[in-house]
Amino acid sequence: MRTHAILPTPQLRQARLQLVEHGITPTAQIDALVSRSWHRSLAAGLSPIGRLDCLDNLAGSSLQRARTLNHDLISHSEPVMEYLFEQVRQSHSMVILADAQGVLMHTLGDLDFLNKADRVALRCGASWAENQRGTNAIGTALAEANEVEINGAEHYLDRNGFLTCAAAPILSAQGKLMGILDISGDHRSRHPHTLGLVSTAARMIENSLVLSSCRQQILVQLHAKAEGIGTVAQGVLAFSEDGWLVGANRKALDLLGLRHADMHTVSWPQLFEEAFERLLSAQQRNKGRPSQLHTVQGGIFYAQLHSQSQAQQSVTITLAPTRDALSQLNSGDPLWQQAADKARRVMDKNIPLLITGESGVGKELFAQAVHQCSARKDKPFIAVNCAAVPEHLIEAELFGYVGGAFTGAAKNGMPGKLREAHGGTLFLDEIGDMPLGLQTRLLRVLQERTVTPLGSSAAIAVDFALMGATHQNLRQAIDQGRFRSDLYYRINGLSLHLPALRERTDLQTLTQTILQKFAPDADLSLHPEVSTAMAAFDWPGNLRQLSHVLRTAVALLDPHETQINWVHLPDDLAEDLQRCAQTLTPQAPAQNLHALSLKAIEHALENARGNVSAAARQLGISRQTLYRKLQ
Ligand SMILES: Nc1ncnc2c1ncn2[C@@H]1O[C@H](COP(=O)(O)OP(=O)(O)OP(=O)(O)O)[C@@H](O)[C@H]1O
Repeated sequence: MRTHAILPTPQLRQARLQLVEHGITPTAQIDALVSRSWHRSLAAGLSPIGRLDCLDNLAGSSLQRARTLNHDLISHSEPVMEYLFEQVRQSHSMVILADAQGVLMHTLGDLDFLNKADRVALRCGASWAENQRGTNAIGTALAEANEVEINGAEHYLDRNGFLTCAAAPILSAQGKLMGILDISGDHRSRHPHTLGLVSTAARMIENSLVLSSCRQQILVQLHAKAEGIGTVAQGVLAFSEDGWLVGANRKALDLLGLRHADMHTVSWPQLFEEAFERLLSAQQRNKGRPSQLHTVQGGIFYAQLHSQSQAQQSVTITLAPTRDALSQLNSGDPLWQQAADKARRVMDKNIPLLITGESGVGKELFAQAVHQCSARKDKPFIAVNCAAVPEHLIEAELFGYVGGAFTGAAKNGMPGKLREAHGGTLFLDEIGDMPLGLQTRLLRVLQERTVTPLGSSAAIAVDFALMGATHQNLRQAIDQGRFRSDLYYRINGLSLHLPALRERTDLQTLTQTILQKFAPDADLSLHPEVSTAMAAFDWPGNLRQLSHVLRTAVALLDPHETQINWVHLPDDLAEDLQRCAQTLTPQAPAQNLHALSLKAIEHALENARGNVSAAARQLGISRQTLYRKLQ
C-alpha cells in the first residue's frame, strides 16, 4: 500500500540524486515502498542514468524453455490478459505477464505504445527483475510479494521515467509466487483504477490456477452470499481425501483467517462445523446448489463442493472411510481439538497417554481413534476395564496363565490381555481402580517389557503402545496411598483431558452427527425449544447420556416425523430439560423479559466459556444480535 501521494518529477529526481550521492532518501516525502526499492536498486550497483550492461535477457530456445516451464501460468493468464487488454485498449498501454524471476513471458499492447516499450525492452524474454532494471512495478512487486504501482520518475532508471506501471503477484494454491501481471503505459495517461484492475485480473488467474491445479482434490468454492460463488470474489479451498487443507486462493484464506503456512496442518473439522459427508450428501440431494456452511468461529458461508469422484456418485462412500478416525470424532470443540492435536503429535513416539475426563466423555472412543490413526492400526486394540474385572481375576486376565495354573483355569492356559495387545495398543480403562498389588506387577512389565504368565517362570517379551484412562484424580489417589507414584509417572507420558459435554461448544454438531449415525437416511432435527434446553443442560452422563437419549428419541419417532420434540424424550430427562428451559424462557410478566433474556445470555455465555459465536448459536440468534444485546 502507498504511504505517500506521487510527487512531481523534479522532486523525485532530486530525491534519487540525494540517494545516489549521499546514500539517503528524504523519507518524509518519498513513499516507503519506493524508497525501499531505490535502496535495493542502488545496492544492486545500478545507476539511474547511463547505459545498462549485461542484462539477463532470454531469447530463442532459452525463452522457449522458460515459456514451457511456465505453461500453466501462461495458459491460464492468456484469456484474462485478452479481457484486460480490451479494457485498456487505446490508452497507450500494454498488458504484461512475467514469470517468478521477472522475465516477460507474454505481452499484449497498443501498437504505438509497443514501439516505445520496445525501446526500453518491455518485450518477451527481457528480465524486469529489480536488480536488472531498478525500481519498476514488475520487479518491485516480485521483491515485495505485493501489488505495486510505480509512476514516472519513481522508476529508478531515468530511461523508464515515461512509464506508469501497476503490477500484482499471482500466487499458486500453496502460496508460491508464480508470476506477475502488469499494465504499463505512458505516465501521462495514468489512471488511478489501473492497480485495482490488475489486482482483480491477477486474482482471476489465481482462481483459475487453483481450480485447475487442485482438480484431483476436493474443491470447495465459498462466499458469504450464494450468488458470489463462481465470481472473482469467491474463496476456493482444496482438501485432500482425508480432509486436510492442501490448497486455497487468497480470498478463502482471508475469509477464514488462515495463512498459506496452514496448509497440511489444518483439517476440515478444525474449520467447519458441518461434517464433511453431510455437506456432500446435501449437495447431492440439492443437485449442486450451494449449501450453508458454518465455521467453528461462527462465520456463515455458502459453499459448493466439487470432487472428481462426486461425478461418479460414489463420493460419500469413498470419502467416509478416508477421514481418519480422530477427524471423524472431531466436531469442532476447541478443548477436544487441543487434546486430539497433542495426541497426534506424540503418536508413534512410544509415549504413554493418560486420558482423563468425567465418565462418558468418550475416553475409550478417543483412545480407539488414536490407535486407528497410529502405525499400529492393523494390530489389536485391547481394552481392559480395571474396575469391572473382579480383583481375584484381573491378574490372570492381564498377565495370562499356563494350563492348570490354578483351580478353574482353562486346560491350555490363556495368553492374557498384555500378550494379546502385542504389536498393538493396550488400553487400561479406569486405571485408578487397579489394585495396589497389581500396580506393582504392571510397573515391572512396563519397565522390563516382558510378561511372566501365572504358573510359569518364563518371561515373554511384549511390545505395545500404552494408553490409560481415568475419571479419578490420580494425584489425590497417590496422596491417599491408593496409587503408586512410580506407576503414575510411567503411564503418564502425556496426560490429555477431554472436556465434559456441558463445557463443549459443539453440542449442535455432535447432536447432528449422532442423529445421522442412528438414522442415516433421514434428515432429523431437534425442535428449537428442545435444542435450547439441551444447550443449557448439565449432562451429568456426558456423551453416553446424549447418545442414549437420541437413540431412544429416534426409535420413538413416527415414520413420517423428522423433528425430535419433548414427547420423544424419556420423561425424567424431559422434566429436567423443561426446568432448564424455564430458566431460559420468559414466563414472567413482560417487565421481567429483559432480566430473563439477560439470564439466558449469561447462561449461554457461561456454557460456551465466553465464546460469543457459540453462545449465539445456542441461543438461536445471530452474533451481531448477541453483541447488540450485550451492549
Ligand atoms: N464423539 C462421540 N460421538 C458420539 N457418541 C459418542 C462420542 N464419544 C462417546 N460417545 C458415546 O458415549 C459412550 C461412552 O463413550 P466412552 O466409553 O468412550 O466414554 P468414557 O469416557 O471412556 O466412559 P467411562 O469413563 O465411563 O469409561 C459411547 O459408547 C458412545 O455411545
